[in-house]
Amino acid sequence: MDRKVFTAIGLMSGTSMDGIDVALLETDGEHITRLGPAETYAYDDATRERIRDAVRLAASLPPSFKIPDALDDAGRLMADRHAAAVLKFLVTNGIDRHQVDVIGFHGQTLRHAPELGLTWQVGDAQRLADLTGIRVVADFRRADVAAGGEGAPLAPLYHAALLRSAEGLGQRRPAVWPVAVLNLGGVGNVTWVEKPENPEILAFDTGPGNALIDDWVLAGSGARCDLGGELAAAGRVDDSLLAEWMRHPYFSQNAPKSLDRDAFAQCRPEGATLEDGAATLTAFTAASVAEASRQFPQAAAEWIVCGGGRHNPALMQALRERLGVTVKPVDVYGWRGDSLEAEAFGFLAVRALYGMPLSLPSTTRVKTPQPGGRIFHVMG
Ligand SMILES: Nc1ncnc2c1ncn2[C@@H]1O[C@H](COP(=O)(O)OP(=O)(O)OP(=O)(O)O)[C@@H](O)[C@H]1O
Ligand SMILES: CC(=O)N[C@H]1[C@@H]2OC[C@@H](O2)[C@@H](O)[C@@H]1O[C@H](C)C(=O)O
Repeated sequence: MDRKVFTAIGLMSGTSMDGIDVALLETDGEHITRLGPAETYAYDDATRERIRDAVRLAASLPPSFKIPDALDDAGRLMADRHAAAVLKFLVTNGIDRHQVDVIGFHGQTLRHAPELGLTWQVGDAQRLADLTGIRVVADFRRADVAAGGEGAPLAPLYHAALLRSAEGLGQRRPAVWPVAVLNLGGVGNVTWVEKPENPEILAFDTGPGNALIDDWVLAGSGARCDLGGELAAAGRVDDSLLAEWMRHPYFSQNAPKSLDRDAFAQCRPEGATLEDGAATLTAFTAASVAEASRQFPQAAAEWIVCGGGRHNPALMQALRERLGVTVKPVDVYGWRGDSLEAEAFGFLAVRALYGMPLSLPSTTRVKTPQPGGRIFHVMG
């Protein structure tokens, strides 16, 4: 069946809480036919603090709760910040809003506990549709969790589509397979792809990404991250602490599986110097990725890395040492490693318009391929 190609904007505000990624693409929900511009709009400190407060408040609520007013406010704040980002994006890139068919709005994850039937992304999607004048798809994870899935990760179908679409996009593709696409955001997640033309994929969250490193560095120095991996490079790994953290039950669970941002918050190198703590946490992320590779049906011949963690040379080096195969940033294939997740939610928005699945049993453990997302038409 020939489906119409839609122009979509994807919006991602990830677990690092650093800002909003905006990306435009054209797709029929199966193939990506064009990648448009992509931008990141950093949050100001006050917005970042309000998000952190909302995450803390959400974490403190009992399993069955009524959404406090403060979190309704967070939903409006997210809609306003995302609307401003979209409007700026359109102006900067000379795009008329009528050229955009749909926005995929992930929202800010406040809490993710699929075992309680809960995955919570905050963001008033109706308000975003009205402020931008563009139809919005949001609430991507809810249907999957309601159907017994993990609700995450959802980018894997996009990773597979990108590998499939490489030729049409004029991109190179890995020469050896299987390939593992690793996203190092606040949390890490991986998509194992057997071959580009083969729909068999396996996906799951690997463990910590950058969030533990960021939180440690913020508490110890006030800096937002271990820029350039310099602290980790100057520190020494505490192997016994690392071994203790690797005994966390998450690592022996079978994939697919997913994580809340703060699932490993108790893994703190208390008493260590800033450098040694950063080195140990960086090794923890790399070790958890290496552990993840044991779940693959067949070893990955190459790892390609997206997300902010690929900008950290100490982390990339630790990954190379522990994986023992080629590890490259996705950018070498012409992918945009900082906007891949935003692109993914643009892609998934189009799939939602078509009622196509957003997840599979092998990506979220859901029983059958699962459609999802909720459509918000412009009213105001
Ligand atoms: N130059 C750099 N040096 C070290 N770390 C960096 C650098 N640039 C980005 N990072 C790390 O990447 C993080 C941001 O990553 P990214 O934007 O992929 O996260 P996210 O999309 O919010 O997370 P998630 O994928 O979990 O939703 C920063 O918080 C920081 O830890
Ligand atoms: C619940 C939630 O927001 N999960 C995020 C988070 O950040 C990385 C990892 O944990 C992944 O599972 C997911 O994001 C990406 C975009 C995904 O769904 O593929």
